[in-house]
Amino acid sequence: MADDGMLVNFDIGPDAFVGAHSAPSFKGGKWTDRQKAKRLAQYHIRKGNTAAAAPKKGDDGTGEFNVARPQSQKKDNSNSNNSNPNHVPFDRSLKRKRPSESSAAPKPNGTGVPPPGTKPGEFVSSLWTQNPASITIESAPEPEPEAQAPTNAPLSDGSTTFTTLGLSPILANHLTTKLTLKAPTAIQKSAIPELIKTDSDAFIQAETGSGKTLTYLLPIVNRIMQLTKPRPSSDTPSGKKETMARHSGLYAIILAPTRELSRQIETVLSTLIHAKNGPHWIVPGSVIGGEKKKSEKARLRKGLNILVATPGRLLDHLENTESLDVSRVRWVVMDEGDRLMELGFEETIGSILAILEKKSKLPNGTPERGSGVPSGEEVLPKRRVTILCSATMKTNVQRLGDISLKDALYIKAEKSAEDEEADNAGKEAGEGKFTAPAQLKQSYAVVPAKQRLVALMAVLKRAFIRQTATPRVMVFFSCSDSVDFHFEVFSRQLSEEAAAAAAATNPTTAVDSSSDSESEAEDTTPEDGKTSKKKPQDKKKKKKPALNPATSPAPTLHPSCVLHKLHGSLPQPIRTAALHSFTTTPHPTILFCTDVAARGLDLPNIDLIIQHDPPFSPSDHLHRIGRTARAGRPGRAIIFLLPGPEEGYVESVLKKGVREGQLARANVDELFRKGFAEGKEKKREWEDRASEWQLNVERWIAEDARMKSVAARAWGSHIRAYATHVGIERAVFSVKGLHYGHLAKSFGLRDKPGDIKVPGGGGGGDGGGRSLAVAQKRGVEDSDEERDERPGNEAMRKMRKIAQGMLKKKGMADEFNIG
Ligand SMILES: Nc1ncnc2c1ncn2[C@@H]1O[C@H](COP(=O)(O)OP(=O)(O)OP(=O)(O)O)[C@@H](O)[C@H]1O
Repeated sequence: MADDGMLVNFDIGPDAFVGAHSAPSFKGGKWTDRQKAKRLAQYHIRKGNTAAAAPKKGDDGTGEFNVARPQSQKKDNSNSNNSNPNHVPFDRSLKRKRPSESSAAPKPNGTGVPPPGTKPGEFVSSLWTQNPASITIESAPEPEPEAQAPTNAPLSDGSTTFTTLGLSPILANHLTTKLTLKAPTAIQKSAIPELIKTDSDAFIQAETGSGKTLTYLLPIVNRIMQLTKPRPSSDTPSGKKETMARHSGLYAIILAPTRELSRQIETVLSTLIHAKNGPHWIVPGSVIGGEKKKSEKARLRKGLNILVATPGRLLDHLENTESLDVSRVRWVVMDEGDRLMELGFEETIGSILAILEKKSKLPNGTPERGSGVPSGEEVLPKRRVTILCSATMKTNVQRLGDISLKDALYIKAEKSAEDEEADNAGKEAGEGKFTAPAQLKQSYAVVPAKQRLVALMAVLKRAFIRQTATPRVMVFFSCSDSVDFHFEVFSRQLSEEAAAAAAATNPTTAVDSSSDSESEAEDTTPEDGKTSKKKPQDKKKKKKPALNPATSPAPTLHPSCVLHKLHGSLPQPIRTAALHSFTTTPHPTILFCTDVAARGLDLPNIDLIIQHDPPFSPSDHLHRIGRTARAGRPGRAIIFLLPGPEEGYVESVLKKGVREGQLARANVDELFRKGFAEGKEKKREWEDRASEWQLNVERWIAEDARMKSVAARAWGSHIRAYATHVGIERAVFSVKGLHYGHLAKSFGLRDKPGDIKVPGGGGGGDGGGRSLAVAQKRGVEDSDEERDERPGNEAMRKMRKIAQGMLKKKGMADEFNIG
């Protein structure tokens, strides 16, 4: 892999080229490269060509020695008055210059022009040169994607109401008045009447953001709330007449793949139950891990009527908690079916269903007295109904359907002919039918590896310029280390902006931006997954020379932007707090996250989704972008692709399942111009501004050992995560095609941190550990504790411990830390 001027850090000792017939000694870098360089030097010494023995830029094709060797110095060497023809006087110019030693600005990458803002002696790879060209033709700037009629919005025909679907007036009234939902969505129209009327299993498939949660919850609540008759004493364990209450029975279990989604479902459920004159006696609850099992057991003992659970935790309680009585369960719902399967819950779900079957007291026909089914429950399904929900119809969902559904109804939203066509196109994407909501405007940008960080800054900045209300942006990364890195970079950016703004408003009492403790700026507190404002009493103003806003990083995001992060390696309380803050803050806000936030989360009013790293499957893509454009609202999504094979993703996935005009290629020049230009600039001054911003980040990282390790770790994890693209996608996302040096720049590193062991990849990959990588990748939703909680995960737990130990010994990241 060419290195394009990215230094490999050969430390050429002062006596490297001194002494006849002795090969120079090389330190650092790869052993093979050192040997190669040594052999070459020996060859030249044998030939008496000592000048050539001295490594210089581009020597031996590795390009590792990026030593700017001014002509004048070469001349001096040749004019040396030392009579020994083999003597090469030590010349420090041969050594990689230190900033203090150099007087002339460097000439990066043969362009002759150092990036603007480069300090004398700084060796910096330019953002704008040596980038691979796009392999697809960039046509004239494409128009922005067209606005299309929403496909997941509430129906506007006027004839369909919640009451006409068969829901009770109490619920219907609550939905329209309290929850301000004007009308049902298309999937609600199709599914709710069926689920109220029949006792059939059902597979519900509908676009992201189309209201699937209410689609299955409303019929369940509607039917349970009809159980209003007090139970006669003959039917109660106590032998006394009882009104319906939490201990009357567990009627429904809802399974969801993540804790966040489970909590969300429980919240929606609570809002329904608390309808005016509603079924307040119904008690919902959850068992999702992340808290002591003891408290969950206590809750189960008290009694719940509807239980939301993650599969592993539920199975655990089914096997170990005696007070959990599932004999009357009428509904089992599996939300986000495809994700449940991707996370390897097939076996767990199979065991859950088997236990439910075994413990069920439901007769196969009409409930009769003495059968264990209390009278008055005739309004409930006569058999256990299983409902499977998914936005996609992948093979694994079909498999889950096979093991869990019997004679199921396949329910989907009625669609126009055009939308049906788009759905069928989605099928070709190799993952079963899927389409994104039509009103979601999608674009892709072909961004070279070196420019990825500045491109993110440009897109974020633009997002805040365009919006009038409170913009909410989600940025998806492939791994948690990358989330952590970008969170640090942009937190610092916001701190600096706030400090510069403070300085501008009150230049005499400028705030020291270098000291977190004394800053009144937005302060990064990664512990709670978000930036936070210091309280006024924390303020300690220092008299400092005024900061000059002009010298602060040129682009600004937004003065009051709040940054959040979310990934599976964060403790649960932090995950919950970050999500809560992200969804409730009145300020413009950004969430840096992994795929842990991709599924099912209903985060209100997301304006823009940025896929900084490509998704790991077409359905991941669909779910990520599906966090915006929900329930008929508008939304935009952009994905960054590297020039080269990655551009193949446009045809193979992005163009599938989109309507005409819904996807456009973003003009990268325009993207940078809009992000970095100030006013109307005739020259490409925005390039200089972008370079300066990048340099500012690079310098900070170079000078801060902690940040350097955060960046290096993120770089390594990013590459390892990239290597987990599977099957058909590997042609498009081949780790062998990655330029590690260029990627290092996008993590603010001037040199690639070293070799990296990447399964199946270049750069010294040993081919080992792929299965672990894939397993860990596929466990993105869960933290380690969650994964370990799953029964049957002993093998995985052991494997992870062994791998962690090995990696620790090698001084590598303790795992790919994806999630
Ligand atoms: N009839 C309706 N009218 C307006 N908004 C609705 C309606 N039904 C549901 N919603 C809202 O739509 C949003 C998305 O709902 P929900 O989370 O159930 O979607 P989903 O189909 O499950 O999406 P995903 O596949 O991404 O999980 C929620 O904010 C919900 O309150």
